[in-house]
Amino acid sequence: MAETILETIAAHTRRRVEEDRRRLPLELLRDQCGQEGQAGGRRFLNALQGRGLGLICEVKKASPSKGILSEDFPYLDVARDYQAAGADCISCLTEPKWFLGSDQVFGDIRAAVSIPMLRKDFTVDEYQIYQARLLGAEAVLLICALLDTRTIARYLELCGELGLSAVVEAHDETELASAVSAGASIIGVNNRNLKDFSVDFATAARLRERIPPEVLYVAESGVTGPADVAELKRIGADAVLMGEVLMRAKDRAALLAALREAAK
Ligand SMILES: O=P(O)(O)OC[C@@H](O)[C@@H](O)c1c[nH]c2ccccc12
Repeated sequence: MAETILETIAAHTRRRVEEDRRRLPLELLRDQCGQEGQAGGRRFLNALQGRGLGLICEVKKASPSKGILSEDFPYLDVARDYQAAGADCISCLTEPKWFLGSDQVFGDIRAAVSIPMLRKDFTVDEYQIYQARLLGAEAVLLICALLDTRTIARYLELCGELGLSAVVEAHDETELASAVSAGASIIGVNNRNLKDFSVDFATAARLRERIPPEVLYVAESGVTGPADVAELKRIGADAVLMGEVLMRAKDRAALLAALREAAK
């Protein structure tokens, strides 16, 4: 069978991590993490709890499904607008080849805003969790389709040790069961199928009832405006993660205000 885009990105990411590791071995990266001050702990989770519907706004220049989303990519303005408009958290893509992200962009934004940040990358190695910690992230992404249950559990433990939250992403019943049994406290259901890019809110609705009440439920992808936010709230999401609609917006402030209103 043809390799899916997700597998292609994962394979490329493994090579990227190997290069990073050659430049900075894990032991040294670990030492550097050890010298960091107090980590975010539950800041990411706390920011999304008890808020009605939490808003996670994403900074991304491009995506494999849509190509370039923002030609000039004024990422610092974007991130500052998110914070000013009352976003609860920021997600920032760091994958360089398909999303045109970078650790540099992440770091610049980290220095410019105070709200919790998710380092959005394709986690295939614990090395990336230490990297996220060093970048000042409060959270990482763990995609179930790329990791078995034991690995997810192990990474969650490491996140706990480093003071990071993790959004564990599932797309169907099997992946969701894996996220739950690994002990995830934040589960994201991606409305976009990363295997063929199709978007369907029915996924978020269908999987809702299988998510334990104590787990924070994030509906991800495919939001086109306030009506979608209201719909995901009705479905029972605790937070939404959206990117493209914001990156393309002509009047970001106005759109964010409308989205915030719909999330109340
Ligand atoms: O731009 P959108 O459709 O609003 O989606 C944002 C976010 O959910 C999406 O970027 C995403 C969700 N899960 C991912 C995993 C990897 C890369 C990207 C993603």
